[in-house]
Amino acid sequence: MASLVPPPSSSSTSSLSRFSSSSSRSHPSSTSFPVYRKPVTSSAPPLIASPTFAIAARTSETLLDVASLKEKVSLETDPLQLWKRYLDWLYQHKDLGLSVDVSRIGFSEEFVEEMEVKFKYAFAAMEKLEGGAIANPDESRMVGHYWLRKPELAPNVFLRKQIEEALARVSRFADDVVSGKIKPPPCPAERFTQVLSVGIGGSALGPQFVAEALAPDNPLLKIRFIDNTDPAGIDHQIAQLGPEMSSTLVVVISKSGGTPETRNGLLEVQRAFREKGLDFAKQGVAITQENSLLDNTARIEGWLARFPMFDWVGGRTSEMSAVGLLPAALQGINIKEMLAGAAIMDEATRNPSVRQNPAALLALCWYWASDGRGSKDMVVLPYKDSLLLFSRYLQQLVMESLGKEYDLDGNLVNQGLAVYGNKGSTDQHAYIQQLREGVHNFFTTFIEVLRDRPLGHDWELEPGVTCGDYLFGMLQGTRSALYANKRESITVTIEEVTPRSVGAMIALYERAVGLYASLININPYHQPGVEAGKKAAAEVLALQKRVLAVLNKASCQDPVEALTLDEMAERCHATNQVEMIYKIVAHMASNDRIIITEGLCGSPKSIKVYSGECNVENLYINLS
Ligand SMILES: O=P(O)(O)OC[C@H]1O[C@H](O)[C@H](O)[C@@H](O)[C@@H]1O
Repeated sequence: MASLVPPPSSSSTSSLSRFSSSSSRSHPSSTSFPVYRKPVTSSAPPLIASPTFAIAARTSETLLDVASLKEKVSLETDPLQLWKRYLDWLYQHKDLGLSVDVSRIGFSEEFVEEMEVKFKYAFAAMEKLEGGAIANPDESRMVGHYWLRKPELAPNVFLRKQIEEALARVSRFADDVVSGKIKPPPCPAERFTQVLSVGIGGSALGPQFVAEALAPDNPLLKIRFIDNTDPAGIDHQIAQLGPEMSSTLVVVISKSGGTPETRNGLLEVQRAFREKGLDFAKQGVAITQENSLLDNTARIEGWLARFPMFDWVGGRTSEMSAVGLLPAALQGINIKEMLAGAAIMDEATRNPSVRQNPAALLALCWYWASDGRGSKDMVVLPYKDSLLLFSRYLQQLVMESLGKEYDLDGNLVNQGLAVYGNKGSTDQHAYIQQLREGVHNFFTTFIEVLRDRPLGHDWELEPGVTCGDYLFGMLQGTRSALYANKRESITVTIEEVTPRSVGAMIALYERAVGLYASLININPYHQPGVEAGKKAAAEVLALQKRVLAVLNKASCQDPVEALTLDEMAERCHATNQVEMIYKIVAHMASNDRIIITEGLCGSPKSIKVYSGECNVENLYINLS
């Protein structure tokens, strides 16, 4: 049976460790990061012959000159006119209990008219996308997250069944784990008590947001996250499991199945399990694309369960797939309600009238406020602690989707829309000072939740005033104070934070991003820029291996030879990389993996280094 982790003393390479960038001295292996290869999908019939299509309005060359339109109008200040504007533009969805107020964004009628043709194309493109066209032309992929909450919309029966089956399996598995029908291997606990989720980016942000927003106070299974390759952070999560490690369900999530941070998190958790004498496979669950490295590993090692991730669902829009649904269901969150909320919102955001489409209204405001070029940042301020992670979730959804160098016609555009924010009123005591009076480089989105706490639990902490009234007052006060200083804002209001309203908000922003991308003529479904950093990181680790090999060789001399940075750079054939070699040396010395004999880190030029280890095997590494 193949193992993900080589035994400590073995130098053999497993399927995954072949891709390893292991820094452990006892695990020499290659330094390249996993290369994503599109997994072979199952024996699906050929999908519909869907032509690639232009998902955008194809009007990049006519990006609206918003600045000059702005010059013709000024922000309305008369309270009665503002009330009228509020009523004129207010969007309300009765069933969802959700409304969108755009009255404090100062767009003019002329702007709205000018945008009409762009929206016409954007709606048409969205319809084609939902119909199964190749909406992500660079990667030649369909974009199907809308089908996840309405499988009958999927462009063929095979896909529909795949979605339905996956959902049924997720629900069944979660029910069985929660009820104790599926148990951990014999241990003091009768059932699983913890979930440890290992994943990053789109494979973590949605589950984290939903857990924070919706998990009950004392869930049957408490969830923790490993979402980085920070060893101390991983140790912290593992340590907190304590004796409950034996009753922890480890859910490893990665669409590609080869993301280094996730792979590392998995290896670390497996090591911790081994040290405790636990059989990881009996507690491991994988959510990934069929035949990915992770999928194959989980299958070969006989993990407890595997759930699919679909090629046509992007990581940042995967909350309604197994990626988000399984962790949610394990915490006792009603996933059917999440899906229902999203489906209702999807329906509402298909409306081709901008005024009656909440996602189109958001996209309209983003265009106006940021000149269609991301010239202003979007500060997202939910006035509700449980929505703290919403802006963090939106950062990926919005910025990875819209932050693009080129438009669909290949023009250099450097598009984007920066998102930040935590929660109100907390942020009022941090940076609202700058928002009110400082550099005017943002617009705000307030997220208002009408219900303060479960009915019947409230009390007045001073005559006529509850704690929630203060929160309400802070939101309204900040909105007014910002507007009075010409700082525009949108307000999205929901009645309560429930699985349904959270599902609806996710769907609202997914659609807003898709429509806005069309308006500015970019592909929001790929992320070519992310690769550059990964490639550069792989090069750093490759250089580190060379440095180690050089130091090792020098340490095998008699007497042991200590090297300067320049000598190391020369022997690595990397004289132009001396700065990076210094950083490698400083990092490794701080971790007692090499020794600095002379000089100080404070003056890099003076240091001399040796490894203190002569490993004969390493002598034969080819440095040329
Ligand atoms: O789910 P995974 O394949 O592990 O990917 C995790 C993340 O990795 C990348 O860096 C992408 O830019 C993200 O969009 C993705 O969500």
